[in-house]
Amino acid sequence: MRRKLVAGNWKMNGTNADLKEIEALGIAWAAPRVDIVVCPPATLVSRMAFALGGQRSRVGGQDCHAEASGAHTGDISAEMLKESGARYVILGHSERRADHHETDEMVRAKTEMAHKTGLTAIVCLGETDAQREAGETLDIVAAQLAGSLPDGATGANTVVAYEPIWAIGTGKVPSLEQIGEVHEALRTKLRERFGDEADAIRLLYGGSVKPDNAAEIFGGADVDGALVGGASLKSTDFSPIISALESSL
Ligand SMILES: O=C(CO)COP(=O)(O)O
Repeated sequence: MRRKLVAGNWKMNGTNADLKEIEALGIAWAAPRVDIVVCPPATLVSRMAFALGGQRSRVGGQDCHAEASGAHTGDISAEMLKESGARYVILGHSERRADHHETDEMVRAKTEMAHKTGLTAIVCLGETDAQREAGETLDIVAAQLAGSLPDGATGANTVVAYEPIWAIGTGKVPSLEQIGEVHEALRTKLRERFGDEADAIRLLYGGSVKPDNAAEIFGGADVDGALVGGASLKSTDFSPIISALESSL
């Protein structure tokens, strides 16, 4: 049985003062039946892990380099994240694919490094508006999945997040049928490649998940949770999303 997971992606938001949002999650943060992860900017990973004490598995980074160390100014290694207390890392987010020209091949190399380091990779993929309009969604996400995941992906080291680009930060959300169709296609591809282990890999939905639509999304077929952007920044928004996931069990 896959454990449900809700992950918050703070993107380039958050300073020390915002750690109070994590403390304010209080009871929701203690949700015993679902996994909760927050991925703050790299500058806050260590402080957030410290603030959470023994609950370190609940912090993640937003990117890591494919190499262990070296002359890569401005980059951060998987080991650095891990040492700072992170146990997860988001890889291949569409904003990095767009802003930093990350290809599937680069995402796969980063994911391999995350695995080698012992981090669970949250690998993101999703189509653009134009690709959906052109009826290419399933082909696009299948190609991204094949290209971005290295061999050896397991339920313990990999989470896949389906994030349609047109739904990110727009308030637009695909229908449950549209999410279900993509998740089903992804699950089939995972089974073809990883056999029984595929059933342990969690599939998250991401893109404009809010307190008022979370319960409906979590009721969708093969939705193991969500990757939440804007609504993960405030405890008053994130907390009801966590509760909605718990209530879906
Ligand atoms: O990109 C996202 C999470 O990684 C989704 O962002 P929003 O929830 O702000 O749409």
